[in-house]
This record gives sequence, structure tokens and C-alpha cells, in this order.
Amino acid sequence: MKAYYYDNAPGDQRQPHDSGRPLSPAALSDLGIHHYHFPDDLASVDRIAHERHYKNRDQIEISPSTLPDYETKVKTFFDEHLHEDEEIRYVMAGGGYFDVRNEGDEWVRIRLEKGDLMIMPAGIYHRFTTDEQNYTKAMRLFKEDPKWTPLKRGTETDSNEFRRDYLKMRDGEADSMPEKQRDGALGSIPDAQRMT
Ligand SMILES: CSCCC(=O)/C(O)=C/O
Ligand SMILES: [Fe+2]
Repeated sequence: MKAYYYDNAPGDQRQPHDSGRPLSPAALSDLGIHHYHFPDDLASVDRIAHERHYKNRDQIEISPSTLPDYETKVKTFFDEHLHEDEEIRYVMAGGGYFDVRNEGDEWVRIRLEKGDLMIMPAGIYHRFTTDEQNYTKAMRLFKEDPKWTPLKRGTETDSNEFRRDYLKMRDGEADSMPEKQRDGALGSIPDAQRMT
């Protein structure tokens, strides 16, 4: 995992777009993002899923040969959006980038590779893209139904209750975090494996 500010330069979204300004794991944690590295360790993935009350999962292989209409799908993943559920993504092979908005509405790019597991809070604005290798195999873990429901950023999402709850949590009103997001706190994860 590597996190840095996106350079906002023109060019294919799949290029690194590395501004050269890194972001610390602590700064990612302030955004509500947690990261672990579990290469070939599904037992650890299972443990986190259990502790955080995840009920479902699937696997997706994002590549021109496995995903019909690959180029359109990759552009859809790259539309800025939020989800009303916390989500866990575990990269099993290949790599890709999640971009998330920080407190100043700047894009922060998170590079994930094989073995990286990321927990992303409900309500954070983000987008995803494969890299120039055009190959990401990922496990997607869902608290409830195994479905991917992106809500594209707009005036409606700015007043979405999950967005508002996220901002309260990010901006420090800890008591305001919905109980469903406090569930499965990170307490039992060994510090050696916890990256953020
Ligand atoms: C790497 S998993 C596919 C993308 C995805 O699940 C997501 O939520 C993109 O925003
Ligand atoms: Fe998403």
C-alpha cells in the first residue's frame, strides 16, 4: 500500500498520477480508512469479516478478458461516488488504485497490491481504477447483500444521512458515529498487522 496526493494531471486514469507528496497511514486513519497486509492469509481476512459482522462476499476479476465491456466498466468505477455501507476490499492478485477525498476535498490516491486489505467507511467520496496492467482480482466483502450500489456525487449525496454521519465521524464527533459503524471495532487486530 502506498498513499499520496493525486497530481490532477491530464492523462489516463490508470497511470500512477503520483504528485510526489506522500500521505501517512495516520492521515489515512483520520479519514476513517484502515489498511492491513495479509499476503496469502485468508484466515486473517475471515477474522476481520467476522469481527465486523460481514455476512457476504464475492470475487471480481477486472480485466479486458474477464469483464464484458471492460473500458466502460473501468470508467464507471472511476465516477466519484459514495456507498451507504462500509466496504472491505482484499486484493488477491494484480493491483489498482482507490482515490478518496480528504478533508480539503483533494484526491488522495491509495495504491493496493496483492495481500492489501482496505476498510473504507460508508459515506466517503471515492473512485476506483485498475492500473496500467489492467488486472485486479479482488474479494469484495459486504455487510449485507452482495451488491455494489454507487451513489454518484451530487447535491443529493451531499445531504445523504450516511455522508453526514461520515463527516461527523471524520471531523471528530466520535459519539455521533452510528452504532452500525462502531460495531466490530479494531480492538482484537494485532498491532503488527494493523497498518493504519
Ligand atoms: C476493486 S473492487 C471493484 C471496485 C469497487 O468495489 C468499488 O467499490 C469501487 O468504488
Ligand atoms: Fe465504490
